[in-house]
Amino acid sequence: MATPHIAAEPGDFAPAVLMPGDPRRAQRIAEGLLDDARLVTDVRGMLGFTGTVDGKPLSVMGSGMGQPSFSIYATELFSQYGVERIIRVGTAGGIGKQVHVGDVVIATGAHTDSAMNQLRIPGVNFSAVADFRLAMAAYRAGVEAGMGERLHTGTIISRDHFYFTPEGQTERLSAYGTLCVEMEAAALYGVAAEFGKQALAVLTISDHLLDHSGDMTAAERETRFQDSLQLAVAAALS
Ligand SMILES: O=P(O)(O)O[C@H]1O[C@H](CO)[C@@H](O)[C@H]1O
Ligand SMILES: O=c1cc[nH]c(=O)[nH]1
Repeated sequence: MATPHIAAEPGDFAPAVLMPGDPRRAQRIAEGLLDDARLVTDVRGMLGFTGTVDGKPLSVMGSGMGQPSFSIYATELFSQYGVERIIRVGTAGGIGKQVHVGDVVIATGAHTDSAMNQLRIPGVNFSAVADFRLAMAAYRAGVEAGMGERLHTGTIISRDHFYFTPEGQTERLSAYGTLCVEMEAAALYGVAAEFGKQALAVLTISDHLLDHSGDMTAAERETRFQDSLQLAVAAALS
């Protein structure tokens, strides 16, 4: 069996899938985390792996950047491969004053400027929210790891543009308690609601939009996500 974007057989994916944006990050996570990791799909270079952690099955697959790309893979995984929960592990730009580079954000809800969720229920502003049980499991893992003030929970924004931002929007979102900006979580939460599945995004702050002095380099963005990965794994296997 194959879908238009995934060349895997039934049973190739675990019930829980970690999804970073970058397929090379998926490979690094699989190599560092999974026992007996095997490649299960590589269509368009979007690598997906399945193995085990402490004897429990777990998959890792890239999502690409942006809500359309994420929606395609999440839809195919939920609807065709028996996947029950997807945890996005990604980078995000801080916009909350209390959020610093290297911190971890558990996204309990995601605002968005995308039209994708607007189309779901005409006339309704869809609430893109995480699965509460996954969020709790990730939060508990962060507390147990002693993350203290480096751990945040709350709303984020999933934007379509990386480079274009309406003037004043970031400051206004920050004033409304929004913690950070990334490009996929709202779509993930929408697709999970569509299929009655579980979803969560656990994000590493790679830069701060209101203070660029401590931003990570491109190389650091790809390697400094161990804390968020630990929380995501705890949620995935909870
Ligand atoms: O690090 P990832 O998971 O790719 O996430 C963030 O990085 C990309 C932009 O550079 C977007 O995908 C954004 O959501
Ligand atoms: O989407 C993103 C991800 C990381 N940093 C940003 O500023 N935006």
